[in-house]
Amino acid sequence: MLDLDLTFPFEKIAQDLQSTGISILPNFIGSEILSKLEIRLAELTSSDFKQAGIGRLTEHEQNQKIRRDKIHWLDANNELEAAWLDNMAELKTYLNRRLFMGLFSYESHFAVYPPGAFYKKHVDAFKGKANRVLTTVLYLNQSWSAKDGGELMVYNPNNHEQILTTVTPSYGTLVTFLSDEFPHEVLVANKKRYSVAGWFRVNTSINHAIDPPR
Ligand SMILES: O=C(O)CCC(=O)C(=O)O
Ligand SMILES: [Fe+2]
Repeated sequence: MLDLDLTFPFEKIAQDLQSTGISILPNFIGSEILSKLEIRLAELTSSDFKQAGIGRLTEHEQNQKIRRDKIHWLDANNELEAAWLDNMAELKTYLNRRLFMGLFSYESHFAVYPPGAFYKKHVDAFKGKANRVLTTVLYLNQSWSAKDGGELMVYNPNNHEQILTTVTPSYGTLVTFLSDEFPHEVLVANKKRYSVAGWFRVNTSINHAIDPPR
């Protein structure tokens, strides 16, 4: 017997993905996992975070025009970080059974947007270059209000100028969407904004070479 409390959010995500390709769930992640991520965030210092890039060959200056967040990749060797990775491994299994998505791996990082930081409109994957197939973003901001900015703006896949939905980065909200479908951007955050972004990939590796490298 599957635990209903555990599978219900997973089933909701599956249904949302099937009908619209995007799922926005406030308060569906267990408080235990959220607390572990918060504790881990509090342990990390600025030296544990690096400037996020948009590609290996991109110049720092160019990059700064596109995104200003700082990231820390999660690692299963850390018990607190593993709690999140384990949860997402279960989601991977669920979605593969339910939607036959063929998800193979999951990579995830904490992101901190210092005041003034943003991430300009982009897609997380390009069609035909199947690598990242499903994006997840979990927010860890207690009492975030409209004046704090930092909203995730999601645009219509068929009209990249049309706003589809606006997401407030509130504590415990999980957004899941097809990586090559939805252009999205992070508006300027007016105070420190914390999140855990992640991507499920399909396996396109040949001869044990991971394609593409992170
Ligand atoms: O933090 C968010 O709301 C989205 C972040 C994002 O788009 C990304 O890291 O690719
Ligand atoms: Fe993104």
